[in-house]
Amino acid sequence: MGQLGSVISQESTLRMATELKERYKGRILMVGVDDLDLFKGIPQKFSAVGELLDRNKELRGKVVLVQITNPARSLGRDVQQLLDEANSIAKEVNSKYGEPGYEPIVFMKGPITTREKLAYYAVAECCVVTPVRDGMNLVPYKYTACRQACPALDKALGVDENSPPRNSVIIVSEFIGCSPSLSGAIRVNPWDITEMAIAMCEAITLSDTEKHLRHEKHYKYISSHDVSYWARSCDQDLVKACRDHYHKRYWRVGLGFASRLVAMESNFRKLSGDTLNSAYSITQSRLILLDYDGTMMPPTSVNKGPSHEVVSVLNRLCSDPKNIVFIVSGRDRGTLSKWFSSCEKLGIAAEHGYFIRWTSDSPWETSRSMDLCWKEVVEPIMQLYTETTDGSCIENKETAVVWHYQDADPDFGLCQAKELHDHLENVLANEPVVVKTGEHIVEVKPQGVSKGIVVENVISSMRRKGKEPDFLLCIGDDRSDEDMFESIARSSANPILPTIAEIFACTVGLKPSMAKYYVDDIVDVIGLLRGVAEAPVQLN
Ligand SMILES: O=P(O)(O)OC[C@H]1O[C@H](O[C@H]2O[C@H](CO)[C@@H](O)[C@H](O)[C@H]2O)[C@H](O)[C@@H](O)[C@@H]1O
Repeated sequence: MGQLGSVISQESTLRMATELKERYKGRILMVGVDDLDLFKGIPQKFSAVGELLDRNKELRGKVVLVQITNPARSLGRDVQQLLDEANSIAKEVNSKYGEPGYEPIVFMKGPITTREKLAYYAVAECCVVTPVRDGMNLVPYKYTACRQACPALDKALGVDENSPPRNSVIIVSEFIGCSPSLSGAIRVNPWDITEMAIAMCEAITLSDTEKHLRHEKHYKYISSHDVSYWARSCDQDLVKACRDHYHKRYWRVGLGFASRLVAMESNFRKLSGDTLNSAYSITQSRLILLDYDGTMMPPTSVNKGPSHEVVSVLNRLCSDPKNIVFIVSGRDRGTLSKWFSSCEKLGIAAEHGYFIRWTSDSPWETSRSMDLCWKEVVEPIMQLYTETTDGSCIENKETAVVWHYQDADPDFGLCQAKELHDHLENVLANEPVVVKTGEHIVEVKPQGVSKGIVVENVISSMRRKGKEPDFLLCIGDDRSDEDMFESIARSSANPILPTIAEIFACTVGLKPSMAKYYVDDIVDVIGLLRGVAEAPVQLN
């Protein structure tokens, strides 16, 4: 930023910018700066300019796209073909809509000095960055910095308090790294020429206030996330990763590209049937809390309901009067009560514990009634992401709304989920809700509702009934289950609360977790449960 600022205020840059302003007087200047390679989407960008002028007669003679290209890094046949294609589209558009002294597309092949590029950024009203695939791409950041108020430049360009400030508008491809950080940009799919033409028209016709708000938003982000910010956060991550590393154990998890090394607490270990059985057999008041999806039912299962084996093992556990067994799930109460209708003594905590029922014939207890007006804000936003993410859908529960992307393209689905998560957090900042990410879902649910609270409430209720638990088994696989593990860890570290003698908090799958134990998969979970359900009963 500092370097850009100093180059832009130098006399020669100011001269270039003034000269460009004069050259494009009365025109609306859009700029693009790309390497000359296949991924930058230059032919698509040129076609979009053609369509823009096709659809909007009033913009003919006014709009100019200056496309600067850095020299190609290689000289393969593909680069030549790209160049031929881009030249031919530019020629066609220019001959159709150009006139003496006016070319809608100015195709400048580099090398072009940094100073000259900055001068173009400084005078262009819009920057079009539309690769079909790219890494980070810093062009929008540089453009924003060059459009920020700068006394020397503003003076040279004749911008004063009586004229609108030099704002910036960015059209950005959804397929590039910087896209999620540019929340004020107009996002496009560069393969969709019409969408790009419409975006160009929108960018040009935005009101000055709107342009200003978008520019300010970007500038604030760029100036606070500078090189030292990135360096500091990398440093913090390294410090965090190294903290206590002598006391941690390192595991390689995942395969191929998904393979990574993760650090786990040294006492994190696999839960064995022997350990569990011996604790189970000597205890008198047991609490068993089980997540459903990913714990009792594989995520890949087509039939999402519980298998006969699951129902049978749960019934067996419930039939022991020393046991209280709960399914603690994010799913809705209607589905869970239908699926477990044959498990009369099974407790169900649905929608992350907003609804709790101790047995099939006891009433549903609910958390305090909540205002759900925020759903009206959430639904249209999720709808937007559903329309642009093939395979995704919305689930509207009684107290929560969920965006599902299990059937979408995995990479794109994940990208969209991250963006949706941030989008919702911003919009809902003042609402009594939390936005959570789970297994292929982004969920908005009321604040103060979590599986961790279920653990606290069920244990306190058992205590009130004089059934102080002496054995606690809690198994789950997902982020929402970490709330249960956290609550268990917190209460067992609290000296005021009575101690539960045997605690087994267990995650499914080897991964960093607040749980002390792990098992590999659902087969292990069912095996452990079957093991304790069939364990010989010790007579007191
Ligand atoms: O707390 P859980 O029992 O783990 O339930 C969490 C969510 O389960 C459901 O979503 C899951 O199943 C979907 C298919 O039926 C799948 O698309 C998604 O990826 C899974 O997370 C349920 O639909 C959600 O409401 C629950 O929050």
